[in-house]
Order: sequence, then structure tokens, then C-alpha cells
Amino acid sequence: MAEKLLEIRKLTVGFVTDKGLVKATDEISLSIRQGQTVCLVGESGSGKSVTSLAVMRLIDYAGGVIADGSIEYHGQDLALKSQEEMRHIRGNRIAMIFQDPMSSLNPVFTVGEQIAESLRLHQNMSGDKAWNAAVDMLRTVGIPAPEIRAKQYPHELSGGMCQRVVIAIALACKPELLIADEPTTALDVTVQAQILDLLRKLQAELGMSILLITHDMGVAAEMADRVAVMYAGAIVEEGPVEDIFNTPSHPYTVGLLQSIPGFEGERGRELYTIRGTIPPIGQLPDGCRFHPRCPHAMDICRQKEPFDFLVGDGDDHRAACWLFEDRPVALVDGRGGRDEVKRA
Ligand SMILES: Nc1ncnc2c1ncn2[C@@H]1O[C@H](COP(=O)(O)OP(=O)(O)OP(=O)(O)O)[C@@H](O)[C@H]1O
Ligand code: NI
Repeated sequence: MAEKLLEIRKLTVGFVTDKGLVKATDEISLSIRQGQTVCLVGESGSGKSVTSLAVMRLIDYAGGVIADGSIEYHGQDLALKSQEEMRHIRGNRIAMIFQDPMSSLNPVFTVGEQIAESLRLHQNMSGDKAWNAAVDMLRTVGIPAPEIRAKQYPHELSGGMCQRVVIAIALACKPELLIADEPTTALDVTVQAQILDLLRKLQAELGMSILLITHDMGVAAEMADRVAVMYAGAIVEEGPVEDIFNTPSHPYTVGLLQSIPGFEGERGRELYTIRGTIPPIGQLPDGCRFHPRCPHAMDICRQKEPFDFLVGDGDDHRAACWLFEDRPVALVDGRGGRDEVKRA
């Protein structure tokens, strides 16, 4: 199995408010191996973007703090790096693309110049060489007539074209890890499929790992090797993509899947929606954070936070749900899962 590239351990990210620190993520653990695509899914407000911003340490600029845990990358903890050190890692070995391509591009420079600038900065290329490489990148990301397009400004390109440019900028430095936060949400379905195909193709060529954030289970099914389901700041289920879709275990995951139109077993039935809404950060219920919305809630769910239990046959599919109390507790890399030590 490929080496672990990124290992997030018990990461708690918070925002300081007048009521003290409110947690946007609560001891989340997740790892990504080389060449792997891990999808982070969950409803709006579950903490997906906060998690990705924490890995990039851009959370510092959004008023957030890493309150606890570690983000191990090549044996070093990104949570402890200075912003100066992070600047060398960002856009170089780890690149990020966001949902809205327009806000990532600079309106006053041509797209060719913006890619060339990234190459100058990170690959030490100069003048014509960087420009020619930029045109090549545009070709690589599937932009027709790249010599002409390179001289155009973002407003002269469609949304889909702009997102391809953003991908070209991100990939210009051949990152090991690409973090993509809803990269296709703003695009129409056909363009979305093309962009996802492009990411897959470039991933195969470059061997990079992808952390893909999406609220779309269909996108996750298509792209992921592993899926992590987030709810109200915690990863409530995580496992190989086949296991998540074939044997979803956490009632929240089951609910998410049942709300996909045309999902197996649901055809012809009224579309299911999970009752209730996600609690705002800082206002979690006692016990399991999902219990007020859970159709299976038991007494213990109202009282005690569940551990991560191993579900399925192997040791790589976990769910934080008391329904699996008879199963072994998942270990996070040899260390205890959530509160495992207290339980013993
Ligand atoms: N700068 C901030 N200050 C205070 N709270 C914040 C800040 N950024 C995010 N939050 C809160 O943190 C929680 C998680 O937000 P996050 O953006 O990570 O959700 P998400 O899963 O990415 O949702 P979406 O699908 O809507 O993008 C939310 O409750 C949000 O209101
Ligand atoms: Ni988000």
C-alpha cells in the first residue's frame, strides 16, 4: 500500500468568540496516501472547508485557530509551522483550488501571465520559457487554441474555462497534494463532468493525491478511493468508497445516500430528507451530535458521545455510532480512537 502522505490526527479547529473558543472541527482524524483521492462529504456547515483551510494553514487568516491535534506531512507537523514556512509549501507541494474560479483569478492579468507567474515563482522558470510552459499547461487542461486564450483576461473566458485555468495554476508546480473545495459546484453538469475527468487524468499522470471536498455524494462515488463523512464538526464515518456506498453504517450516511435521486432501493419512492437541521457550532447536543435527527436514537446516544467503532470485515471502515457498540474500537494509528482510553 502506498505511503501515507498526509495524516490528520485529532484535529480541533476553533474560532475565538466572546463565549470563548467554539469548535468547528472536533478531534477529526483522516489520512491520505500517495495517489489516493479522499472525499470529504457532508451538509453545509459540517466543517469541510474549515478542515481544508487548516491543512493549508489559511485558517489563520480566517480568524480560526488550530486548538489541538496534528497535521503530519512528510513527518512534519504543519500545525506547528510558521506562515513563512507554509508559504513554501502552499502552491508548491500542496495546492488548493476553490469553488469560485473567478475569485481565484486576478482580473487585471491575462490567464497566461497568471500561470507563467506561478511557474516563475515555484519552478524558477524565466521569461519565454515560463510563457511557453503556461501555454502548454492550458493545452494540458483542455483549453482549445491555447496560444490565443493565454493572452485573454478571465472575463473573456467561460466559468468552465476559468476553472480549467485555476487547475492549470494549481498544477503548474506539480503538487503532491491537491486540495479541491467544491471545485465544480459553480459549473453546469456537463462542464462539471469534464473537469472531474480532467482531474482524474492529471492525477494519473502526476501521481498526486487529492483531498476533494463535496456535498455531492454522486461526485464522491465517482472520484473517491475513500470517503469521510462529516457531521457537525466530526467525521462520523470513514472508509473505502465501496463500503460507504454498499454498506453505509452511520445513520447519517444512510440518510445522505437516501437523499440522492435514483439511489438504489429508493427508485420510485419519495426522496428522503434527513429531518431537522445541523446544529450551529458551539451548540452541540449532549451525547451523539447526530442523535436529535437520528431515527435510531437510543438512551445512550443522548448521554454519551460514541467511540469510533470498526464496522465491516477489515480495519479500515469506522463509524461513530452506538449501534456498533459490540464492535472493536477503531485505533487512530496505534493510538486510541475517540475517548478509547477513558472507556477501558
Ligand atoms: N471565519 C469564521 N468565523 C466563525 N465561524 C466560522 C468561520 N468560518 C466557518 N465558520 C463556521 O464553522 C462551521 C463549519 O464551516 P465550513 O465552512 O467548514 O462548512 P462546510 O462543511 O465547508 O460547509 P459548506 O458545504 O457550506 O461549504 C460553520 O458553522 C461556520 O459557520
Ligand atoms: Ni465549504
